[in-house]
Amino acid sequence: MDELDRERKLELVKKHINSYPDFPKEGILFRDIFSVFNDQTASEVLQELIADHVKSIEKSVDAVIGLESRGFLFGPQIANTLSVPFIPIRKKGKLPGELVRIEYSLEYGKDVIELQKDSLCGKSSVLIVDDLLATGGTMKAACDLIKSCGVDVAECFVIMELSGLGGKSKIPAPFHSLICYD
Ligand SMILES: O=P(O)(O)OC[C@H]1O[C@H](OP(=O)(O)OP(=O)(O)O)[C@H](O)[C@@H]1O
Ligand SMILES: Nc1ncnc2[nH]cnc12
Repeated sequence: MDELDRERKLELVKKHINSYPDFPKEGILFRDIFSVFNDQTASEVLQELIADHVKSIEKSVDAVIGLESRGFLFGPQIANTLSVPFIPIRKKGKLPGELVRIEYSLEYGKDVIELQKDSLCGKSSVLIVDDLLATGGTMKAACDLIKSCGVDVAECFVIMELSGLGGKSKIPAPFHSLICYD
């Protein structure tokens, strides 16, 4: 895909991301990735852009980690593109079996994310995917959790980045976004 083609495709996808002021609370401009899937062309173009990017990652990737819940929309597809397994990180209390977990700070209060203990066996480097980076708290916690298991994070990849919140600077790994909102 040449650069012009890529720019046109990104514009098309961006056009289909609906934005909702004051959702879920006052002051938040909510960027709704689901609206892209409501347009078949935009949805296919997004898949192409994602595949193009992940195939260009130079570091080796042994698994794709998706963050609940909107990371699950992209993780399995990316894992298939790279011919590696998909592994979920979920919010507390959702995964069965033996788990590793990490607590992290939200805008108000704290939360916990969890990973199945055996899921990283034999993996040395992973790609983490989510739909959006805002404050970066969720992605940073995921990186810290993976690294605490002795596994490297080859890249953190999101479709949308809210750059005004400065989340990228918190991420202790290479970071890439397809669409950046100021
Ligand atoms: O960079 P941060 O400030 O941590 O925010 C980003 C996270 O917030 C959203 O998920 P949310 O917690 O709304 O959960 P959901 O995907 O289950 O709706 C988004 O999908 C990211 O996972
Ligand atoms: N502005 C936003 N839009 C969509 N999801 C989000 N998660 C955190 N902030 C968000």
